[in-house]
Formats: sequence, C-alpha cells, structure tokens
Amino acid sequence: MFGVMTLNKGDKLRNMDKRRGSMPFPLHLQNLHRRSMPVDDRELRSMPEAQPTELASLMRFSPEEEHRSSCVSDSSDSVISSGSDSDGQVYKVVLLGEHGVGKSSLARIFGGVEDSNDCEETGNTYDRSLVVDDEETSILLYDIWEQDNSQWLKDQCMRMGDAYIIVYSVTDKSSFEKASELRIQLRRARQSENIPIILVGNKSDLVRSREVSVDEGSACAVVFDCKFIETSASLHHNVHDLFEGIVRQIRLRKDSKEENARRMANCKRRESISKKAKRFLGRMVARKNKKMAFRQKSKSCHDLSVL
Ligand SMILES: Nc1nc2c(ncn2[C@@H]2O[C@H](COP(=O)(O)OP(=O)(O)OP(=O)(O)O)[C@@H](O)[C@H]2O)c(=O)[nH]1
Repeated sequence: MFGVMTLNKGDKLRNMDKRRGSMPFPLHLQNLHRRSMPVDDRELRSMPEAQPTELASLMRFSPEEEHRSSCVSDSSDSVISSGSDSDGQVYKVVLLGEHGVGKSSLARIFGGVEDSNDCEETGNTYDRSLVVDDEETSILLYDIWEQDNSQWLKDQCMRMGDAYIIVYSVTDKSSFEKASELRIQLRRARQSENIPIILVGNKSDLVRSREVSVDEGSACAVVFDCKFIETSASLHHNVHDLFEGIVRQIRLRKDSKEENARRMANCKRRESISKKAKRFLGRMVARKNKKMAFRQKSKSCHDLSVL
C-alpha cells in the first residue's frame, strides 16, 4: 500500500495509479491526492545567486517543521499524513538526473500535485508519510538537483540524502550515461556508506523512441550495485512501486535485522501462492544452472524489497 491509512482510500489511490496524466483529476479524490506538506523552497528558483547560507536555511527544518513531526492531518478523509514517523525520523530522499528526464513529474506524483500545469509554480520538496507493509514512514523528497548551477547545492545534494533516486530517460542515451556518472560521484562523496540507491529508467511509455533497453538498465544497476526500475510518470506506471521500494530499501539498512526479518515474514505470509511458486521455481532453476548467476543477480536488482 502506498500513502494510505485505510483500505478504501488505498483502493482509490490504486485506481488513481491507472489514470493517465492527461485525464482530468476526479474532484472527489483531489484532497486524497494532494501534496501533503510542501517545504517551501520555491524561492530557490527565484534566487539563483543565493548564498550557501541562504540555500542552507531553505533546506533545513524549521522548529515548526520539527514539531509537525507528530502531527497527522486532521482531515477525516485524508489518507496522507505529514511529518515524521513514530520515532521522529524523517528520511531525506534526493532525486538526481539530467534535465528533462522526468524528476519533477515523478516528484509531483509522489507529492500529489502532478496535475499542476505550471512546473514553475510548484514547490520542489515534498514531505509525506507513506504506509508501506502496514507501517508508516516519513519521506522528504528533494527535487532540487537541476535547480540552479550552484556547485554548492550539488555538493549538498550528494551529502544530505538518506537515499537517492537516479533518473534517466529511456529515450535519451546521454541521460543514461549521465546517470552512471552520478552514481560514481555519489560513491565518491559517500564512500564508506551503504546508501540506498534506485536507478530509474523513466518514460518507458515512449516505446518507439527508446534508446536504452531494459537489459542495459539492469546491467548498469548490477555493475553499480543499486536497484533498478523502469517507470512512466505519464502513465503512472511503477511510480508507486518506486516510492514503496525506496522506503523498503531505507528500512533494510536502517532498521535492525530482527525488525526486517519480522517484516519479511509478514510479507511472505501475505504473498499469493502463485508468487511463492514462482520464487520457488526460480531458486530451483538457479541451483541447477550456475551460469544463471549473473541473470539471477540482475533479477534481484529489480526486487526493491530485498537488499
Ligand atoms: N512521455 C513521457 N513524458 C514524460 C514522462 N515523464 C516526464 N515527461 C515529460 O518530460 C518533460 C520533462 O519532465 P520533467 O519532470 O520536467 O523533467 P525534470 O527531470 O524535472 O527536468 P528539469 O526540471 O529540467 O531537471 C515534461 O514535458 C514531462 O511531461 C514520462 O514518463 N513519459
């Protein structure tokens, strides 16, 4: 489940996942699918010459935001709460990637403002609690990478994230190459840390203009030791899976082994028989054919619920 607290609302959100970006957004769902808590860094756009200290103050939590952590929207039908989870932790997720690959489109879906026609008018940081595997986690998503050309801001982005989403467009080979560069930069900046990173091939709906295959994407993820998913922000395809995945990847690293084992056991209990059978067969085949090792590994880069 993604961003939901009740089953009914969850169903509504899942249905929304199926709608195309161009479709008008149903009025009765608008307050379910809103950006929950913008952190107003809009000024970043209007102050390209901003000094590091000014930019820093925009990226830091204010006391009100810290306090907000325990607040959940009091709207009775709101399914998206804002602020931190029970232990007060808010995880910062940073979107990286070349111009025009769809970072803002993905961020707006996360924040529930994807119907805004004017990107300039929307904020670039989204604060939202997601319910994944029946547990709530607070995420602060930063879409500020291509905000201005400040090297300082880029360095901050590399340092500040608890997790990263590196986006390229499957229709643009150079954005794919740039994604690899970003992965290398990130590795340099955070050498000893095991940070969750998901490589995202966006615009998968543009089949005819595809320049990067799924196999190239997964191979890159295997080489760079990160997770991989293809999305279409326009069709909302896999976007919820992406954000659920980043939550799971964070939990796998931040929470204790026991806690993750308990979650895994719960997930397996809920797993359908066909999924269980598929997993069992996959293991059997892999055991029989050791040459499958690479393929298995590349398969696991698609599974965002395991390390
Ligand atoms: N067909 C298609 N178009 C998309 C998709 N995602 C984004 N776009 C379009 O690609 C263009 C760029 O999208 P943005 O979300 O602004 O990309 P960005 O990475 O934030 O770009 P910058 O703000 O310049 O860094 C827009 O016209 C989007 O409508 C997608 O999945 N499929």
